Amino acid sequence: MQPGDLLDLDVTDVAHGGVFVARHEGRVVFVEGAIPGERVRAELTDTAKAAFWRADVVDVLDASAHRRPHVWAAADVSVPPAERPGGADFGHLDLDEQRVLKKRVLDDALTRFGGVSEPETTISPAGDAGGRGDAGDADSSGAEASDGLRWRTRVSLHVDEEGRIGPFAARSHRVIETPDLPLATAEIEEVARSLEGFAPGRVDLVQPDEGGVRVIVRPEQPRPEGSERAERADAPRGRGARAGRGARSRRPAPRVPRAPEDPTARETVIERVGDRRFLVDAGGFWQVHRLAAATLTGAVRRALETVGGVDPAAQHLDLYGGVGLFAAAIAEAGGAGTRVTSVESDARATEHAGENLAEWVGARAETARADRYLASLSAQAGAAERARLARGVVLLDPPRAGAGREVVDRIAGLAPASIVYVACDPVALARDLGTFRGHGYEPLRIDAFDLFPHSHHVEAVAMLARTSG
Ligand SMILES: C[S@@+](CC[C@H](N)C(=O)[O-])C[C@H]1O[C@@H](n2cnc3c(N)ncnc32)[C@H](O)[C@@H]1O
Repeated sequence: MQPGDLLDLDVTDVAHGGVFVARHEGRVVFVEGAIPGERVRAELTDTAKAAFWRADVVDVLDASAHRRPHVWAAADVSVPPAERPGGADFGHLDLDEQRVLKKRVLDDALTRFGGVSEPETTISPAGDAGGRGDAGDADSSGAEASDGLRWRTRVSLHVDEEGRIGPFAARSHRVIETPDLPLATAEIEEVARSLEGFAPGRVDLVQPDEGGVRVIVRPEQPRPEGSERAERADAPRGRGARAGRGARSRRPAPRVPRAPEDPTARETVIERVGDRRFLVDAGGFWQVHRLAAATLTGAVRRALETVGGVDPAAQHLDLYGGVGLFAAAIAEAGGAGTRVTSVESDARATEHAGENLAEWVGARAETARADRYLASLSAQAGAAERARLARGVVLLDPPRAGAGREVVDRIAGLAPASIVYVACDPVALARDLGTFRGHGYEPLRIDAFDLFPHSHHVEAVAMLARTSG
């Protein structure tokens, strides 16, 4: 069989990454746009691997009770798969079931990759800090919308060679022009509608808490003359795009000057969490859901309460700290003299973290890669500092790939009393948790939050404490 062929499939489960599991003659087929329990007609999109194929639903033969008209009409099953915008791969499911499936993926990952035999996890919408129905720390703009829409304060659109502007299709670099962006705030959607006349590349729309929507233009960087374009905007990747893979020249490309950065990316904007204001670059990292920073701050606070709070005499770390969001939560819990160091690889973010944490004399912000910082801390800390670290909290919030064994080993080597892991990828969290468990740390609570409604993404906050070792 080959891409384009149709199969009728019984869908049995959900898998990590927003795909659903079916089998054809024993071979796993990962299907997009399905629901467990359904019988669907699916078009094969990738048959290159022996272990599994990929397919998209084109017709629902026996629908689940959880199926809804897609929240984004442009992504509905009635639209040809290659024309559907990506980013809302759960938009055909009712919200409650989305959360059931996200929790299932998390629990499964914790069991399979983390060795946690019976994970006790919760999942809650944004605006709930504790995962057990308790009111969160969401600001006055309130709780999650009941339809799970209009939450994105950051959106990346793409511009192709013909000047079309829109999101990419799922698993593709094909730009889809769409009249609406239902996951984005209404203000971002309105600005998006007015965009035109951009060169090929990316346009980021950012709506901070204060001020209007910022438009950050990130044109494609110029390529050396005569070099093959590494990623042609009109050449879909993923979907049936096998030809030419590996055929690119490995000659080092001659240097060409980079296009200057849009100064808007470096404009300092204000984000608020409750009464606290955070400075952040418009183009820098900040949580995407309008309630995410408040929800996660509340969750971190609850996690800290689980272990009796923050010892004000100890030394605490906020690794992958961004502009100091969680260092502030630790310092608030510990009080005026709390010693907390935020460690972040981006120098601009660290600068902002320094200012955002200025009211705590014991708070510091360091520009460093987490692995290098931990290596030098391990080598240089004296007995008194080691003792303070052993009574402290290490919070880590790594990018999607997770922290990895080296960083986890180094953290465990400091023997902190407790560890708070904020994760945006269940499998990466589970792997790192498995490593922490090997060092004698066990999860006391794992609270997941649906900070990305209508997509498969889920955020989780795990509180670990040393139980042995
Ligand atoms: C998921 S964000 C979390 C930021 C912050 N905790 C927040 O919630 O606002 C991950 C952060 O890690 C930073 N980062 C990526 N790789 C890193 C590394 N190896 N060492 C330190 N920081 C890193 C990124 O620049 C980014 O700010």
